[in-house]
Amino acid sequence: MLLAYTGGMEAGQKVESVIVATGNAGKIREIEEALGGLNWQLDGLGGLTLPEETGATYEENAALKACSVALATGRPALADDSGLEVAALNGEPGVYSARFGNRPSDLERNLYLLERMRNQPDRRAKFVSVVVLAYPDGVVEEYRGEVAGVLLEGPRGESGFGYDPLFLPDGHERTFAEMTTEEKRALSHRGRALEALRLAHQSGQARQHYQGKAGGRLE
Ligand SMILES: O=c1[nH]cnc2c1ncn2[C@@H]1O[C@H](COP(=O)(O)OP(=O)(O)O)[C@@H](O)[C@H]1O
Ligand SMILES: [Mg+2]
Repeated sequence: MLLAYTGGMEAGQKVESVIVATGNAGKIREIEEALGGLNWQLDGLGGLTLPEETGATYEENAALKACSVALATGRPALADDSGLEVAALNGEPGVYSARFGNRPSDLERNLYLLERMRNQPDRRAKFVSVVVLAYPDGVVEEYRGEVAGVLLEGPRGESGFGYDPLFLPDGHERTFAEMTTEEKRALSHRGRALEALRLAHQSGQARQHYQGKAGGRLE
């Protein structure tokens, strides 16, 4: 996929309805709550399937998902690609977080992560989220958020999804799975990326943001 800025539809225009291009229920909930203030109508994927994540980066995968849905539906689409990067594992699982160790569920991936981290004193990790808003003409806006923390030696908490029960954000005493969605949103990688998107649109600065970042047209 080639991304190059060529102008086109203005970012920051009034977006009336946006398709949330994810099948991950945890992400949908967080996106709906984070963008509530924008007055956008957020719709689900319906029967659409997402493309395979063949990109090497979060940016590429988020753009793949958002652009394919925007092109298929003729409506703006928003996608998140995210992952957990563990220092002692040289940044694994990273972009492969959703299929870490080929384990099929959050629970099994968490157990696998704990196993890989057994007797490992360096527990540092970070979450990364890249959110892409793609318009049907191929223009995209991109927002990135990160949060640093440490991995526990066992799960704590019931809320959230994915690796939340193992992740303790720096400066806090509860895992993401022990926080309310509001608390998590204020700190989290996805919360930060979505807040940047929300502010850019609320203030009408989306176009400037877009021009300074990796926006572009799908060729
Ligand atoms: O906020 C989070 N909390 C816990 N785990 C997360 C979070 N964000 C991403 N992850 C992990 O990274 C994976 C990211 O997967 P990806 O963005 O490719 O696709 P998905 O939407 O199909 O899950 C998630 O499945 C989850 O395991
Ligand atoms: Mg992915």
